[in-house]
Order: sequence, then C-alpha cells, then structure tokens
Amino acid sequence: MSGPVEVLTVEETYRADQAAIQAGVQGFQLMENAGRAVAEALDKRMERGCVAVLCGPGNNGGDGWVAARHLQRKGWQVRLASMVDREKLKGDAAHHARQWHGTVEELSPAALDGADAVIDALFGAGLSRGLHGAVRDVVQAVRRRRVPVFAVDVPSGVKGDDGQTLGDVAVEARATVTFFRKKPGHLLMPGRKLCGEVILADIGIPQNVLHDIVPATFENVAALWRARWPWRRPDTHKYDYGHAVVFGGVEATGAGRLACRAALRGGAGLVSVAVPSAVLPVYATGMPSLITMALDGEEAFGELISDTRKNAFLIGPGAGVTATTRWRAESLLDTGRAVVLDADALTVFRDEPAALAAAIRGPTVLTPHEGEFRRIFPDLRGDKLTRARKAAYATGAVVLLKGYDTVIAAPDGRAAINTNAPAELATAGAGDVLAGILLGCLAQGMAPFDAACAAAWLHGQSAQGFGPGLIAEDLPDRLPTALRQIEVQS
Ligand SMILES: NC(=O)C1=CN([C@@H]2O[C@H](COP(=O)(O)OP(=O)(O)OC[C@H]3O[C@@H](n4cnc5c(N)ncnc54)[C@H](OP(=O)(O)O)[C@@H]3O)[C@@H](O)[C@H]2O)[C@@H](O)CC1
Ligand SMILES: Nc1ncnc2c1ncn2[C@@H]1O[C@H](COP(=O)(O)OP(=O)(O)O)[C@@H](O)[C@H]1O
Ligand SMILES: [K+]
Repeated sequence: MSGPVEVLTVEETYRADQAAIQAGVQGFQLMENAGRAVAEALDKRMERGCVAVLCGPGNNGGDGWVAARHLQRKGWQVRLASMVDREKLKGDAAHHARQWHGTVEELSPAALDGADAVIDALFGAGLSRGLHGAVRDVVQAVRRRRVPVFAVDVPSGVKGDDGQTLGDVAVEARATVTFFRKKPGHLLMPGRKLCGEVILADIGIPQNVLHDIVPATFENVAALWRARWPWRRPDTHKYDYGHAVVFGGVEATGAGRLACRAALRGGAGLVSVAVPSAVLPVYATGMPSLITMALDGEEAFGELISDTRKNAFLIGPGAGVTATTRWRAESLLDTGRAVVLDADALTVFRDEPAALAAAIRGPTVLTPHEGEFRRIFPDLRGDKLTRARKAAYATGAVVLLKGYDTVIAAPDGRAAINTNAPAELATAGAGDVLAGILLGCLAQGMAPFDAACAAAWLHGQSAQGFGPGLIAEDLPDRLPTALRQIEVQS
C-alpha cells in the first residue's frame, strides 16, 4: 500500500533512464544496481541453493548477468543460460556479461535441472512480440516444473504498459523486482497476478527526473489525495459537509439503503433518501440518521432538485432501466451539481455515449462494472486503463471502471489504479456501498477525481482483513477504521 504514487509507462521509464544518465549517473551503474537488487531480493526470500538465471538479448538480460555474479558471491550455485552468444550483446549488457566468469549454457529446459529458483531476465520493457522457439519452450518448462521465479522488471511475456500478455505464454513469477517506479502492467490484470510480489528497487535514478516527465498515471495510495480529505473542523456545522440525496428503488430497496449508510459513514453532513411514500418505511427503519423524503410524481422530483443545498446526487442502484430513470438522470446532470451515475442509471444510456456526454454539466462520476461499461461504450477498445481514459475524455466525467484492478480516469488524462481491493468484494451490493462512499465524498466538496480515488481506496480498505463471508452490509460500519488509516497509510 505504501510507496510512490507515480506509475511510469515503458516510454516514460526509458526517459527517466536517459535523464538520469544525462544527470551524470552511468548506465552500467544503473544496471549494476538493478541486478544487485534482484540478487538481494531472491537471497532474502529463499534458502541458498541452485538458481538458474535465464538471460535475454537486451538490457533485461544484462540485469541477469549482474544478478548471477552477485548470487554466486553470496554462495548460490548459479547456472546461467543465455539466449544469445555473449559476443552479440551490446552496451551495458555486454560490459556486465564480461564480468561473469562462470560457465554459460544454451537456453533450453535442461538449464533448469536442479534449480531451486529461476531468475527470469529474458525480456522486460523491450518485449516486442510473443515468445516463440527456445524461449517459449523454456518458459513453458518453468511453468510446468513450478520452480519459484523471480522476474526482472516484468515477467517475460507481460507488457509493462497494460499487464496484458503478448502471445500465448508468459512467466508467472513469485516476485518481480522493478526499478525506480512501477509500470501499469504491475498493477493491471493479468499482469498483477503474474508478477507475484512486486518489489520496487532504488537504482540511483534521481527523483527530480519526474519534473520533466510529468506522469499522468498513479497507484491509488492515500498519499494521492489525503491532503485534500475533508476532515471535520471545529468551526463548522453539518451543512458544511454537504447534503447528499440518494434516489432509492421501489422493488430493489437494499441497494439504496446500502448506499445511504455508506454516504453517512463516508462523512456527508446530511443524507436524504427520496422514494415513493409507499416504500418510505423500508428506508426509515433501522437508520434513524437518514432523512426520508416522499417522492411521488415528477413535480415532487422537480421541487427536490430545485433546492440548491442538496449538492450531490446518486441515482442508479435499484432504480430500474426505465424512461423515468433516464429522464431523472438527465435532469440531475442538468443541475450542474455533483452526480454519481451507477448501475441502472448507466444502462439507460446503452449505446448512447454521445447523449450521455451531452447531458453532463458538472462534477460527475460514472461507476460502471465491465458489463455496464461495454453497454455504454461498445466501440471503445484496448486495455482497461486506455478504455477508462477514453470514456472520461469522451464524456467529460470521471470514470471509475470497477474490478480487482479498478481504474479511475479523469477527462484531463490523469488515471489511478486501485490496488487494495480484496476479492471478497465480489459480493452483491458491494458496488452500492462504493457509490455511497463516493457520494459522501462529493457532498463534502471533494473534486470528482479525488472523490473517486478516495472512495475506491476506502472501499477496498474497509474490506481488508475480513476474509471469507464478507457481505456488503459489513462494509459501511468498517469505514471509520478505514478512515483512521488515511493518516497512517502513505
Ligand atoms: N530503464 C531502466 O530504468 C533500466 C532498465 N534496465 C533493464 O533494461 C530493460 C530494458 O532493456 P531493453 O530495452 O534492452 O529491452 P529488453 O526487455 O531487454 O528486450 C529487448 C530485446 O529483446 C528482443 N525481443 C523482444 N521481444 C522478443 C521476443 N518475444 N522474442 C525474441 N526477442 C525479443 C528485442 O529484439 P527486437 O525487438 O529489437 O528485435 C531486443 O533485442 C528493463 O526491462 C530493465 O530490466 C536496467 O538495466 C536498469 C535501468
Ligand atoms: N474480484 C474482485 N476483487 C476486488 N474487488 C472486486 C472484485 N469483484 C468485484 N469487486 C468490487 O466490488 C464492487 C462490485 O460492484 P458491482 O459489480 O456494481 O456489484 P453490485 O451491483 O452487486 O453492488 C466494485 O467496487 C468492484 O470493484
Ligand atoms: K523479465
């Protein structure tokens, strides 16, 4: 959870490298530091034994030759297998390969015999096509033998920019040692799973190279937004923290109730639920802090939204895919106040992203899961990060695309990848709780990108440590503990 917020693309990583070299750091020194960090990571985590170091043709391979030297010095028995002849290597990799005085084997599954661990230094940032031939055979043999793998930079076959695999085979690592800053592929699925534990090593690239790079992708750690978290101040009252309104459903009443409780726990000054009078008691029972408002007919709806003190609206959970939901969603957006569109209020814009974009005026967050996203944006292709960014750019809303690797994207190009959500969140109603937390953040005046990042983090944090058996009702009451962690988690 801790660590730097910036995430660098492959191209930005190369720029960081170059900037460091221009600032006087030697390239071979960066490679020395990288390879040593890999050796130390393995040595710290496993009993000394025999390690097979698999080296590719580029600088990723160069890191492997360095790691081999350090591991041998630490007492490991090292088998080094290289994809290409040492003489064919270039630059820093050639320099470090010359420092290796042990034997060099051809890359083949036989090089794995007797290995207790494998270092995957085949391909990193420079992966340009799927694995084939001898490399593919070796990687498949590594997978079959289930030897623990320590990957250098990224598991070979995984693309650093999006975590997708190139071709049909990729390394599955126990741990991945990467340098300076993580890449999106370390955080997005399936890359995140294939990386295992991600270890970030400082290899001597100065922090200030980031001034020129201006990263736009972040890991959603609390440090990204905690300076703007709306802590309660002594000289204030409840109206300073906003009046959130949830439009609850008639048949599906649980979704709205979960969202209301989460909005209150998330810090909204007041939370009202607006529902037809026939179902008001369902909402009123058990939640005395909730304000219930009878909403019978469209005139009442107009009256409700004309009150400008009501500054944040949530529509969608339990709403039904109906013309009324569509009309209400558009009317709420037209107020220019903060709106969360979730669930059915997203589906009512099926195949109509332009109509949705045209309706958006103020701070708006869309919270689709993958299915809802596809319904609205059937033409958007690419990885999760790219698609969320495109949708945010096209609509002018912040887009929170849900899942294990939730992505939050802003229309200005910023994007954050959430990493603290345990799989136990795959349970009915968890999304309604998320929408409620987000509503609470918006009611308190947080900017939509901050609000969406904070909500995703708090949602994940409130599920942390619960384990099997988690249900959506458990989440809102765990928010106070999660909120206290904003200060301590970086
Ligand atoms: N940047 C940093 O901060 C630092 C980076 N460092 C390290 O450098 C790494 C990046 O090095 P890199 O640019 O040389 O790329 P790398 O991953 O070795 O691969 C390129 C070679 O592989 C080849 N090739 C690609 N795919 C292939 C395939 N499927 N099958 C066969 N061949 C394939 C490709 O061939 P080509 O595409 O040119 O035909 C080219 O020859 C980075 O991941 C990190 O570990 C550290 O040393 C310290 C500082
Ligand atoms: N495997 C998973 N790991 C982590 N978080 C998950 C997983 N599956 C779902 N979630 C999270 O749980 C929530 C589910 O939301 P949603 O799909 O809208 O469900 P519902 O409508 O039942 O509330 C989202 O925040 C999503 O990111
Ligand atoms: K690798």
